[in-house]
Amino acid sequence: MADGGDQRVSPSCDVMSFKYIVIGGGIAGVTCAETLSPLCPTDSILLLTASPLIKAVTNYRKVTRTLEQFDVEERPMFELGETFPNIVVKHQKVAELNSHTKMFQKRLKNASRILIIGNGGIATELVYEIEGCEVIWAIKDSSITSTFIDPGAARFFQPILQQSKLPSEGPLKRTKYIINDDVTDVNSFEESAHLPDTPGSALGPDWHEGLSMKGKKQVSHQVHVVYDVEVTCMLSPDEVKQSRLKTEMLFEKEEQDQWPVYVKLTNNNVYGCDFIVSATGVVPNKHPFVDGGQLSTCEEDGGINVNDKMQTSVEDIYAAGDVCHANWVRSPFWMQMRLWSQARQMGAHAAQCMVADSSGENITLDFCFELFAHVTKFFNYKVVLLGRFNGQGLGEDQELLVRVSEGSQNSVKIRNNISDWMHTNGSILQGTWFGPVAFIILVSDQLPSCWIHKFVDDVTFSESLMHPELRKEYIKVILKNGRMHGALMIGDTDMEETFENLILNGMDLTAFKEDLLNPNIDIEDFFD
Ligand SMILES: NC(=O)c1ccc[n+]([C@@H]2O[C@H](COP(=O)([O-])OP(=O)(O)OC[C@H]3O[C@@H](n4cnc5c(N)ncnc54)[C@H](O)[C@@H]3O)[C@@H](O)[C@H]2O)c1
Repeated sequence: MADGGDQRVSPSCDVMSFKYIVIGGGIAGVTCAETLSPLCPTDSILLLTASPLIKAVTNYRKVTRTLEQFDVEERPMFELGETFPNIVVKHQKVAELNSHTKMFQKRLKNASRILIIGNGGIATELVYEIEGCEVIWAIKDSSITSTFIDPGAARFFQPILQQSKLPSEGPLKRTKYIINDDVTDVNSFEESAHLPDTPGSALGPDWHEGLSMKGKKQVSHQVHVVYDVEVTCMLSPDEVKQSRLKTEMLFEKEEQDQWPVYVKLTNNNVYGCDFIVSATGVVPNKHPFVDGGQLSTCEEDGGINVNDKMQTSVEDIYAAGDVCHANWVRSPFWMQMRLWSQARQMGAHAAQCMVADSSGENITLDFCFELFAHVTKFFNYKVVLLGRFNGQGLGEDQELLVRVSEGSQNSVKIRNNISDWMHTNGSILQGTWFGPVAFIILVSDQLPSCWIHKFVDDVTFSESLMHPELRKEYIKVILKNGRMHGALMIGDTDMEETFENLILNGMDLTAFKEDLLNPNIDIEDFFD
């Protein structure tokens, strides 16, 4: 039996005694096992995982017919067997789960400048979360977060990159388990080139919650984006000296003249930093399955081909989640993205198909695959993606309608007492600071949109600033031949259900185009 494993499983555990074997303790695998369990209560299920912690979906809620939101908890694997008696969990080796995030935290604490490569979900979240450290964000594209949002939406977020972070909304809801506290501090260039490459499942939503993302400087955000570049090579301080390469300065007067590591980018600029974060996507661990050559894979993305019943090309083998390629005739409004929402949906659908198959029933593709739907948070804004939200695959003759609303958010700094800014909507905060307690009252919500400075006395708020550039919402819909094919919503727009219906029912919107995003029309009532 492997360390920390389930006492009921012996090392020689006979896998043939299980009706179903699920490989992978990520969202797809765990959802599959959990869905199987009540569907076939008398059958035994074996879940094989590479780490002693598994990812469990909790607080699942449907936002609309296709949009779903949930949390992901990392749980000791034995807990699954306690809740689902017919599931046995086994792991092959003790993986140092969380070692990467722990290593990251530890190194960030002593860092004053880091370089982040990648322009997707993880990079975006890191750039927003990190404080107390300069961030050089090197991206391949000409706008930020391009995996998810268009250049217009990127401009909407742009001012936030330099602003102080909003205070977090509350205490952490979930427990994070740390297996191994003994993380070696890796500080040199040579050592950092050999960071452990532990296999594990993809991160879940809010993976960064509860982690301290603070560097050693007394600054909030200091992000410097370098567009349209890739990394040419990494260099040690000696290599930079010998090659006499000129390094880029971010400020007129640099605090440090030598960095532990340097990066040369394709625009020939060389940047020094404390360390580099590569957030360039997930590589599914499919090799154990495809190396024998029996399973058919997709040339384009390398995933294992599955049909609409999640069956691979080999009988009785199903695949779900990041590892698979959805090789079925797809709805015009659905596309595959390797996201936890799709991992959950595929894991659940695979379980239903496996049970239906074994009892000779026919099962159709789940409704969730009719429409691509993902809800997430970037820069502390709710972001909803529906259908072909960036016009993917729609060709030239697509039409975009965009609405951007200005916000009027104030930020108030409490002088000398707390360094963080406090934020409020559309009102001046005024209050007095008595020891550890701040008494705050809202004095006005009828303010002109301009910069406001307020000075009361030594113990009251000294400064109040408007952020005229801070925006409230960004809405984009994509029409083709008068019909809606996709939508992107940033902020609390409350449009998701209406747009979901409009996409799915294929209504001709030509006559309503002008009013579709008119803020004075309640579009929900209109289409009801
Ligand atoms: N809020 C969310 O929905 C969210 C947040 C975080 C992560 N995730 C998911 O978790 C997984 C991992 O996230 P991720 O950010 O690592 O992946 P990602 O797929 O979101 O982004 C990868 C990024 O790396 C870039 N890239 C790839 N190769 C590169 C190279 N050689 N040089 C420079 N850039 C390169 C890509 O252009 C892309 O911008 C993804 O499936 C992601 O969708 C989702």
